[in-house]
Amino acid sequence: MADKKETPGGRTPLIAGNWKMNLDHQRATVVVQKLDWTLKDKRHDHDETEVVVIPPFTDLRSVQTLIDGDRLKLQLGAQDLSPYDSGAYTGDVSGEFLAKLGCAYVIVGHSERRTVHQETDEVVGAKVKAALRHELVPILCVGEPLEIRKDGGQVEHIVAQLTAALEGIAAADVASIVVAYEPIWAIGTGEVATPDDAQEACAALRNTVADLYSGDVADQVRFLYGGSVKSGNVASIMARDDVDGALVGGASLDPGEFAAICRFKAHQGTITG
Ligand SMILES: O=C[C@H](O)COP(=O)(O)O
Repeated sequence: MADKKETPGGRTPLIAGNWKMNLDHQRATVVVQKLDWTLKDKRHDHDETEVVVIPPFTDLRSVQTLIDGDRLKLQLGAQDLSPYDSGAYTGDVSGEFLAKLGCAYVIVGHSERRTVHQETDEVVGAKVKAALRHELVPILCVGEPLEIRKDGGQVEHIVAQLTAALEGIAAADVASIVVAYEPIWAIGTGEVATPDDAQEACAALRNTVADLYSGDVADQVRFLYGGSVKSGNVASIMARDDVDGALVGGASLDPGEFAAICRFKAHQGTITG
């Protein structure tokens, strides 16, 4: 099996834990400490597989203090940001503020934002640009609902979402972004996509970037799979050529389980499919 670092873009695998609206700032520090201890105990190499924790906004300061104070190698991310940089936008949080809090990543266009908060492709595109303005790496989410999957329209749907979000973004910026394929029917349902489903989607998305941008940009972009990822299924999904990581929801709330997901390479010798 090819080491992901040997891919043409030299892409480092990325495992990101999106806590969604779970764990307050007091519980956050306990979970992050346990995660760090577990990874250290397993001698996890953060240069080999990057690990990102993405807590709610109100936890960021506490987690940042822990990461900085104890020099943890975990990366910090936020779950959303404002398309605007400052001003009269009640309830919004600026990319500048997130960068100052030590965030390296920010999720943009999660399906829960698109559906619950009616975020359009236009808003998602503006948020990608806002993230890039503040040197945050956007984790841009795309994914189809069940009815589109049943009709076989999943690739067309996610390619359209990606194309819309990348409009007006320069090649140099695109190379640094992360795209997460999250089929909506697999989120929080326990119904994980097959490795073939994940590969089909990530390959189609990479081909879309290759069509839009010349050179080796498409080889540099990292594509994640998200949707009911667990320690028992991550290795077979990560084994596919165009899948560079995972965006984990529910399973990231348990530091032992999330650490086991981050250690997917340890399971790859035992997978069959
Ligand atoms: O952002 C994470 C995804 O929505 C996946 O959530 P899940 O692992 O709970 O299915």
